[in-house]
Amino acid sequence: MNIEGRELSWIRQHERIVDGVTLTVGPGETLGLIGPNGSGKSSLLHLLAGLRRPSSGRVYLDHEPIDGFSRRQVAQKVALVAQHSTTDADLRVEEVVRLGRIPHRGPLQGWTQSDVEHVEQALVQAGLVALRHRRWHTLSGGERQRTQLARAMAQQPGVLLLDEPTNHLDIQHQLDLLTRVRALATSNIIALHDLNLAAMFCDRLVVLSEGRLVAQGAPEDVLTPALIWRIYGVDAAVERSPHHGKAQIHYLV
Ligand SMILES: Nc1ncnc2c1ncn2[C@@H]1O[C@H](COP(=O)(O)OP(=O)(O)OP(=O)(O)O)[C@@H](O)[C@H]1O
Repeated sequence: MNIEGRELSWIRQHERIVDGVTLTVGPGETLGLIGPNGSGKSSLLHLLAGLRRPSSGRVYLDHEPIDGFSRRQVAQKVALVAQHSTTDADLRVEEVVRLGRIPHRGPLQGWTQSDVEHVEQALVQAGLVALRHRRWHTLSGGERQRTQLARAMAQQPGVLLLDEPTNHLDIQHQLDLLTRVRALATSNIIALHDLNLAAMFCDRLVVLSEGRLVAQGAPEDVLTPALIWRIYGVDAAVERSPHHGKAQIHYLV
């Protein structure tokens, strides 16, 4: 599924938090959203997920305006794993993952074989089979993060939006999660702070600064020392890694 944001703006208290952003992502593609704290990444993801209404501009799913779909239809197509996703009830891991099936079930429809299979697959994909009976409040930060990812995968979306999904994860799980996401056939947009991970796992990057899109393109074209200085005020050297061939950033402090 293709997702497109066209000239998206979101104004709060007279401030343009997202300012005229246009972007598009196609199936199997992974777009990295980078930018300093407060540059509008989460706000943009919420607009793209249809959870906030843009002040101007529009979101399109497969070229159809998102406002033409019901909430349920949008939830069948787009999954967002927000930065501080949580759950109120003290559910078990597999119960949280089952919540991902809600958009696909009618009000009177029972639990189908297809629902069971998608939940099982999501538990396996997120490496949570051994934790399936654990209660939410007993999970570590990283285990909660993976549970939320599994919930989103069980939702079988065409578009997967992830807000800093590698927070709380150890390095093995960071690499594992991004490898799994990249392998999906979904259109993926991932807000990331780690520029080296962004370079390794994203096909394209979009850079936000003060709500505006200030650069976009292939990681090796976007992640230049000049851009890193301009956006973050940090001195950096960038080279192509002799090991994996992607851009690698060295911070010079
Ligand atoms: N509901 C709101 N009302 C007013 N201001 C808001 C609201 N939501 C976000 N903001 C402000 O908008 C700006 C962008 O926030 P946002 O969370 O989108 O940035 P971000 O790039 O995801 O930041 P971070 O990297 O710190 O997670 C911030 O200054 C934030 O305080």
